[in-house]
Amino acid sequence: MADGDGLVTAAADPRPIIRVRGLVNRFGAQVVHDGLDLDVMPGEILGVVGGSGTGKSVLMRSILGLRRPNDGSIEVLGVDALSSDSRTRRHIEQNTGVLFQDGALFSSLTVGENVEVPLKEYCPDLSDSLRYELALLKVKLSGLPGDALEKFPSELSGGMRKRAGVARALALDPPLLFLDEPTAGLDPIGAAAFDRLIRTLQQALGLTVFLITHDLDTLYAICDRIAVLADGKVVACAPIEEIEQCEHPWVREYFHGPRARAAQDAGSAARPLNEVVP
Ligand SMILES: Nc1ncnc2c1ncn2[C@@H]1O[C@H](COP(=O)(O)OP(=O)(O)OP(=O)(O)O)[C@@H](O)[C@H]1O
Repeated sequence: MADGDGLVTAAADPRPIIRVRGLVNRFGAQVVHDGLDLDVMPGEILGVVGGSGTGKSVLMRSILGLRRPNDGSIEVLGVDALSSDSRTRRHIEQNTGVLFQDGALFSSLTVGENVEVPLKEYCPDLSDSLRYELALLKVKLSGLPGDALEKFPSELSGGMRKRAGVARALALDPPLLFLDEPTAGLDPIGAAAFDRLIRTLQQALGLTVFLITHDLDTLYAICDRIAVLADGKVVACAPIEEIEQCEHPWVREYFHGPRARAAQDAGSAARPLNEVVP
């Protein structure tokens, strides 16, 4: 987590919670990752950025074990994420929450039932009433009213669906949260509120967050470090103040355009608010 100077202070444990080395992903002749290295430190919000098609989602899918890379190693929470051992896979699945870009809620289930899905799978001994109470707690934690529990995804706004997705991602109290473009499709006010939710949850629950985004406001408002993907690799990984100084052409274009300047101003104004945990 960043302090007022943007230093990573919660990384007292120097062991990364995610460690990627020499990652190679290819689709036919297309090389998406070409020896990519990345460390995600405990307690940080790492923003992952890069041009379209640079492999941000493929990286996330590789880390989550949803895609087997062509080469390289990935450790998550101290275990080999590429292992096919079922206990290892279960350990990672139980300790990671994921919000996919479209929310990926089951449309035929209510919000509450959606949140209960991982609880049913991983905690089958929970009583119905306790499972219901836990689902209600997660829904409220995600900033939704309690009555959202009984609603179907189609009855919610886009922002509420994202919050329902967060509630489900947090169902098992995972220390590690993955978010794929969480503010895409939200209006600026909804996006800022969602940013605040993520920062508040991260601080209150001590989460580590891997956050793919194109949203400059999100990068400035809540990310402790930014990893930039380009040329098949992570070409820079540092707090945003250092990234702004990076000479890579894509970084220069992205972080020094007019939209970046607006986000920078908004970010420095919003930052003190985002440090507050209600
Ligand atoms: N299953 C697949 N089969 C073939 N090509 C794929 C597959 N999945 C991803 N790709 C290709 O890999 C590249 C990286 O895709 P990825 O979705 O990771 O990009 P991204 O950085 O997340 O892009 P965006 O910012 O547009 O979401 C793209 O060129 C994509 O077409």
